[in-house]
Amino acid sequence: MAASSEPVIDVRGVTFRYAHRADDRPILDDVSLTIAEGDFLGIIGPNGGGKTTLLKLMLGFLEPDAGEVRVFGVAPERGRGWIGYVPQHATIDPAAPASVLDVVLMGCLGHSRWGVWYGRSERDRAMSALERTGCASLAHRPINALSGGQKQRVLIARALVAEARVLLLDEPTTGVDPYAQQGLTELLHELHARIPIVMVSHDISFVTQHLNRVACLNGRMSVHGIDELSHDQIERTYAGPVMVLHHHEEDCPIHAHGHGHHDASGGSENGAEQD
Ligand SMILES: Nc1ncnc2c1ncn2[C@@H]1O[C@H](COP(=O)(O)OP(=O)(O)OP(=O)(O)O)[C@@H](O)[C@H]1O
Repeated sequence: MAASSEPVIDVRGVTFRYAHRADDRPILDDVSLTIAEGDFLGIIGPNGGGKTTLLKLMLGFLEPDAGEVRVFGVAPERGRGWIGYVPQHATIDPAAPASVLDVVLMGCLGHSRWGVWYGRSERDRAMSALERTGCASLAHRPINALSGGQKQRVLIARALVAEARVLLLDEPTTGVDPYAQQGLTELLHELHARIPIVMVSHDISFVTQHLNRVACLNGRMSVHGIDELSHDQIERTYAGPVMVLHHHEEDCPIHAHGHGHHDASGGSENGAEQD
């Protein structure tokens, strides 16, 4: 295991473009961000601002054109086993006959001594991840019988099961009803006591109330302590037609870079998707 003095995740001067896009502006332009132990960091910005792309670079699913990403001091391909990832719009095939426990066990793939077979220790770990997320009593229910909030907890358990040392969550509260969102908020708080969390979010009340740092990303990035952002300022950025951040405007890419406009619920795109 890497030395604990290493940053959890270090993104240094990363520039990234998707190949074959008509618009060859970088999606990420010289982006730097260091995640440390104890962090509960939100990544905010308009749609198409590059938030998911940044998470994929941290996971080593994409490679930077310039700059470097390190995960606990090593390349993301080697370090991604320490990352628990809950992707945006994670879906479970509605026809899948899987139980909740089966879904969590999938998080052991690549970590199990038995390849795709799970032994007693994997089952124990899966049950303990379900306990941590308050879902142990659901272990044998069909996954598709669960509510959106319960499914999201199960996906967090799946991210934790392989003994993750950092949690990356992409819009975890999207599509979850307000009551369940509150439960998820409490869960993330509890988890944060033991594991650093990086969370892409449009949930401004969550960002202002619970996170300790906020990274504003719109092609370029600036990082702010939560005390530097007033609720009014963030509301103006995301909630209304006047979407302005008042924190160090000259340093903030949401003002300076000119990628699109800024809207918590929709926002703009940098360009067309060309997968
Ligand atoms: N595989 C891909 N190929 C080409 N372009 C892509 C690909 N994936 C994303 N993009 C484009 O890159 C830009 C950034 O996308 P990304 O998903 O990182 O943004 P985001 O900030 O996460 O947006 P959202 O808030 O909508 O999830 C967008 O313009 C998107 O269309």
